[in-house]
Amino acid sequence: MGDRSLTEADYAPLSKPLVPTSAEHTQTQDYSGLFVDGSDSQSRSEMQALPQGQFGDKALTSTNRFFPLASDDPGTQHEMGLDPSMRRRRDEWAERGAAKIVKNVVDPATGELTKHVVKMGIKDFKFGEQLGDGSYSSVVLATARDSGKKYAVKVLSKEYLIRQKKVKYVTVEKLALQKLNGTKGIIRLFFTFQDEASLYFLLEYASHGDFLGLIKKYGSLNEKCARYYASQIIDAVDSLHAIGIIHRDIKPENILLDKDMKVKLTDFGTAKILPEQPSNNADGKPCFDLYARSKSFVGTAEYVSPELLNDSYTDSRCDIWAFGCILYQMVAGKPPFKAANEYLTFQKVMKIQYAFTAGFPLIAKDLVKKLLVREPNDRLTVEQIKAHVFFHGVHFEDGSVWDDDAPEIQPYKVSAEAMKPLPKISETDAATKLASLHLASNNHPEAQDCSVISMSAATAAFNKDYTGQTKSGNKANASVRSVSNNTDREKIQKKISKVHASQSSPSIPATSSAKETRGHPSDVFWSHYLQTLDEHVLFMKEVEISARDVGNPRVDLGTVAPDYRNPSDIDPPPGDSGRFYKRMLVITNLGRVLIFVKRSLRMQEEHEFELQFELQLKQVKKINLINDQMLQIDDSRTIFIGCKERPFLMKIWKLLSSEISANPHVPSPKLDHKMFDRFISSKKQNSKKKSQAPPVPESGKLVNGLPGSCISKASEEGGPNMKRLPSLQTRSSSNYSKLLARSTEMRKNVTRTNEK
Ligand SMILES: Nc1ncnc2c1ncn2[C@@H]1O[C@H](COP(=O)(O)OP(=O)(O)OP(=O)(O)O)[C@@H](O)[C@H]1O
Repeated sequence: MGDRSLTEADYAPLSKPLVPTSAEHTQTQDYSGLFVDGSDSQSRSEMQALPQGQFGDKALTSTNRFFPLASDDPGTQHEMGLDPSMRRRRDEWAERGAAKIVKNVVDPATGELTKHVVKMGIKDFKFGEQLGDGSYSSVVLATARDSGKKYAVKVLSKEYLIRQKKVKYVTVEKLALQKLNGTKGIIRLFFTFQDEASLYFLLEYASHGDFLGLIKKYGSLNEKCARYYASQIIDAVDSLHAIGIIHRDIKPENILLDKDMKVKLTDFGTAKILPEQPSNNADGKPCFDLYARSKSFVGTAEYVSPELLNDSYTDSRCDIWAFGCILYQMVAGKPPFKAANEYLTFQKVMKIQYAFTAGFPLIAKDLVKKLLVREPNDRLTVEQIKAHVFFHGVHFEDGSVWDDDAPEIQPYKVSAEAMKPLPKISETDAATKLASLHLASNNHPEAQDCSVISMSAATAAFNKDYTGQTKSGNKANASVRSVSNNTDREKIQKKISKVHASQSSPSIPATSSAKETRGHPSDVFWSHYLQTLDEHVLFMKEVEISARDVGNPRVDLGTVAPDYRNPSDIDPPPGDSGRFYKRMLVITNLGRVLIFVKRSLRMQEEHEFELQFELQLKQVKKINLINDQMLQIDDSRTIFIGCKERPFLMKIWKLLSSEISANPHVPSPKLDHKMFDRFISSKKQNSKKKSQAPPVPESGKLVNGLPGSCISKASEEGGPNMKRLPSLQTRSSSNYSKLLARSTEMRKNVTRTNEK
C-alpha cells in the first residue's frame, strides 16, 4: 500500500462491525457483563474470516497516532482550531462510532427502573496516564465520567492497521475476548467504540501492571508465589483451550495483575480461534481439535515453542511450552532461552538448550523439565500439570485458585525445603496417580529424574578441589547460598546432608570416597560428573581474589599459604584474617559461568552464584564487578549479570573495593589452557562416540552450536531479560521468517555435509 493516501474504500472494513455484537447482553450502569460494539449496527450479521498471519512493525507510528487528552474538558481543546468540516466529521463519528449501551435508569418521578439505550464514546471518559505500549496499540487509563470507574482503553490507529494489513488481527482479538467474556483469569472487554482515526477497546483495568514488572521488581518469586501465580496461569490456559482458543503469545508482559494481584491474561491479537467440531458429548460441551496444526509464525522469541521453529507448526501445546518458560522465569528471574539476539535465542530453543540456575527448587525443576520438552506429545498436558506434585494442595477443581488471597511477594531463596527430593507418589492421591500414569504412557525419560541440581555438584567439586577430599558425608553436596551467619549455614547444611544422605544423587558419584577423589584434578571430576548431561565444562580456573582497598599489595596465597589446596588447614597470617578469598570459575557450554567464592581460612564462608552470558572466556584476564548488577570483563566489555544474590554480590564487591582480579593460580597460564584443551578434545571424542554427532563443519568453530561467524556481530549483552520482549509478528523489519529460514538452511547444510 506504500505511502499513498488512504481512500474511503480502505477504511470500509473498519467502519463496519468487526464482529457481530452480542444481542442478548444484559447491561448495567457499570457495563459489567457487557460486550457491545460501537459500530454501524446494520451490518451486524457480517462475520469476517478468521485471520492468521503476522503483525507488522511498531504500531501507531503513523501521524494519526492517537493520544486521548488527559483533560477534564476534552471538548474545548479539541474545539479550538477545528474547522467546521472537521467539527462536523467529529460529531458524525461521535454518533456513528459510539457504543450503544442499554442502561438501567431510575425514573426520578416514579422510582421505576427503565432501560435506556445510550451511546458511549470518547467523550464519556477522562483519559489519564499511558499504561503500556504494544506493538500495534497504546493502552491508556480512562475514567468513566458518570461512574468514576477506571478502565484501560486500548487505542488502535486505523490508518496503521490498514496500512499494515492488520485489521483482521483486531477482529481476532475482539472475537476472542468476546468469547472469553467473564472467564476467570482473562481480561474483560466491556465494549468497543471508534472515531475517525482510532478504534477503542474498553478493557478492565489491571491496576498492578504486568507480570514482567513483578518479576523485575523482586528479581524472582519464591515457590509459594510461583505456585500461586502458576496455578492461576495454567487454569486460565485451561479455560482458554476449553473454549477453543489458543493464545500463542503467552509471556509475562501479557499476564496482567488486577487490583487483587490476580492473573488476567491479555493480548489475544495472535490467538487462534478454533472451529467447533461435531461432537456427541453428553454434557453438550463444545468440542475443539486442540491438536489442529497452524502454520502462523507468531509468538515471542523467548517463549516460542520448538515445533514452530523445527517443524513450522504450532497447536495448543505451544501455550504449555510458554507456561514452562514462565514457571522457570518466576524462580530463576530470567527466561530459560535467552541470548544476545533472537537468532541465537531460536537456536537455543531449537536445541532445548537451557540450564537451571543455582539452587532451583527440585520439585519446580521436575515440572519445568517435563514442560520444556521438544516433542509436544511428550509434554505434560494441562491435566497432568495440575496433578503434578508442584501443585500439591492446590485445588483446581473447586476454583479456589482464584479465591485465595495473593501471598506476600518474596523473591526466591534457596532453602533446605527447596532441595528436598520429590516425594513418593501416594497411591491414594488420585490426581497424582493420574499424572504418573500419563507420564508412564508417555514414556517420558525424565519422569524418574529427581537429580540434584548441577550446582550442588559444582559446590561438591569446589569442596573437593580445594580440600583434596570430599567433606564429611554428603555435606559437600549441599548448595547453600547467601547464608551469612555461619551457624545458620551449618544448620542448613546439616539438614540438607540428611536429605541427600537418603537419596542417591548422580551429582556426587557414589564412588567419590575421600580416597578416590584425593588428588583428582577438577576437570576429571567434571568430566565424570557431566558425562550424563548436555552441559559440559568449557573452561575452569582457580583464581584468587584479593582486596586492594586496604592498601596492601595483592597477597599471593601460594606464598603465604603453601598448602593452598587444603585451605581448611591454613591459619590466617596475623592481621590478615578475612582478607583472602579463593574462587573457582567454571564456564560451561550452555553459556553459564559459575563462580564459587570461598572465603578462605577455616572455610568460614562459602557462596556460589551464577552469571549467564556468552563470551569466550579464554581471553579473559580480568573481571571487575562494577556494581551489584554489572560485571566488566577485560576493562571493555560490560555485562549485566543476573545474580539473585545481590546482597551477597554487593558484599563481595565492597570487600574487594570494586576489583576482582582473576589470575590463574597455576604458574603458567598456558598450562591451564593445555589442560583445558585436553579436556575439551577428550570430551568431543566421547560425545562423538556416544551420539555419532555430525562433524563440525570445517568452515569454522561452533559457538553455541552455530558457526562462530554467525554471532561475531552479536552484542555481548546477556544476563536476565529485563526488557519487554516484542512479539515476533511485530517486527517485520527483523524478519524472523528469514532468520528462521537461514537457521533451517544451516541445519540442512550440516546434515548434507554429514551425508556426503
Ligand atoms: N487492561 C489493562 N490494564 C492495565 N494495563 C494494560 C492493560 N492492557 C494492556 N496494558 C498494558 O499495555 C501493554 C500493551 O498491551 P497489549 O499487550 O494488549 O498491546 P499489544 O499492542 O497487543 O502488544 P503486543 O502485541 O506487542 O504484545 C501491556 O503489556 C500492559 O503493560
